[in-house]
Amino acid sequence: MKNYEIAVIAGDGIGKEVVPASLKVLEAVAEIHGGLNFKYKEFPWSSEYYVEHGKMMPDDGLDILQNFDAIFLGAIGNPDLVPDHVSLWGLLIKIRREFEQQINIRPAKYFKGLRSPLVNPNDFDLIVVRENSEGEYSEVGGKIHKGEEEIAIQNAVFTRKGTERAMRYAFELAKKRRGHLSSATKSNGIVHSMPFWDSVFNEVKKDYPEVKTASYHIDALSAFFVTRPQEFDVIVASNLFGDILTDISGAIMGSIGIAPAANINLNGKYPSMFEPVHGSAPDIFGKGIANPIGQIWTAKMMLDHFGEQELGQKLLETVEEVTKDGIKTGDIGGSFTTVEVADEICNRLKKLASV
Ligand SMILES: NC(=O)C1=CN([C@@H]2O[C@H](COP(=O)(O)OP(=O)(O)OC[C@H]3O[C@@H](n4cnc5c(N)ncnc54)[C@H](O)[C@@H]3O)[C@@H](O)[C@H]2O)C=CC1
Ligand SMILES: CC(=O)C(=O)O
Ligand SMILES: [K+]
Ligand SMILES: [Mn+2]
Repeated sequence: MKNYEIAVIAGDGIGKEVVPASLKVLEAVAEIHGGLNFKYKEFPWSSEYYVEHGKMMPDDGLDILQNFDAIFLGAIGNPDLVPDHVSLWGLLIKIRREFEQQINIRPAKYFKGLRSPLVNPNDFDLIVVRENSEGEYSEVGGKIHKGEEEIAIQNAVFTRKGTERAMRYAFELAKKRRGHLSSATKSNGIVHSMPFWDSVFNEVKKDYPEVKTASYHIDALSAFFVTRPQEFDVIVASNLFGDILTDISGAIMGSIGIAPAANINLNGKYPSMFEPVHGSAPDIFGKGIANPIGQIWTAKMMLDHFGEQELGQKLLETVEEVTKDGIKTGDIGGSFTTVEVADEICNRLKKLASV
């Protein structure tokens, strides 16, 4: 029996709906495997926790999480209770940074049974490798003066190590896929960090002559994600550019509600964290209509991370079949609830187990 201990942080908003639904699916997956055992420990860390305790997680929160094999997270953010930069930096981004989860992988593909807003979705299949530890998301900067003289300064941080690490990961991934890597830049407008990004890309690519490369300014690239996504294989992007691109790649699949993400710790010192691309969606929270597929596909990425690729593939195929058969939530044109979709996926998985 292979045992995995998973820290579960549902977080805020629809995180509290899609996480429990997805845990049921993980249980069904363990059942069809037979030799897998997941042990979950749930943590109530969230904006509500902040209101009660004045912090997003206890002071020893990271020490507690460190011993788990993975972290399974829903979403963080309830701006009515806690400003977003406080809640995200106090939990989500804190874990990403302190646990050296330097890469955020976010796949998107034409998904069976989904109504992509594209006229010709043309079977696109891409992965964005987002630098996850630095870049535009930094605490370097500050505010001075008041009133009309008020100034806010925000510095982006691009280290050679961090930039090269993201790029090498993306090149290795491209080698295993269709051998094409695109870099997201903006060196025409951002005069220090982005020319640096380009020069590191040009250096690193010499080590990967078998990978075809291209570089696009982020504004044009965002448009190409909409007009011709089928031309992309792997895309490497800075923290902010990767964040924005992956809301687009979610949208062209049919809904951000199905888009998955994996925050990967590459050095094995800390657990990796699996969460959907989407946030806490306060506009639909409480209605039971959130799409659980992003969270379930994230569970598939966790299975891949544990070396259970075959099982992960079976899970994703089952999700696609259920979608194709019309058992889907409102955001993708169905009328089923979060729980109904997850239950149908569980039932089909259990049927697989019994044959
Ligand atoms: N990784 C995280 O935990 C993230 C947290 N956030 C936080 O989430 C809160 C809301 O942020 P927004 O900008 O509104 O982004 P969002 O991703 O929560 O929602 C954007 C839109 O997509 C819809 N949507 C998202 N997930 C869905 C799902 N599973 N099923 C159906 N529809 C879905 C929402 O209803 C909304 O209309 C904020 O507090 C924000 O800071 C935002 C993005 C990521
Ligand atoms: C914070 C956010 O939007 C993300 O990590 O995708
Ligand atoms: K999330
Ligand atoms: Mn985002």
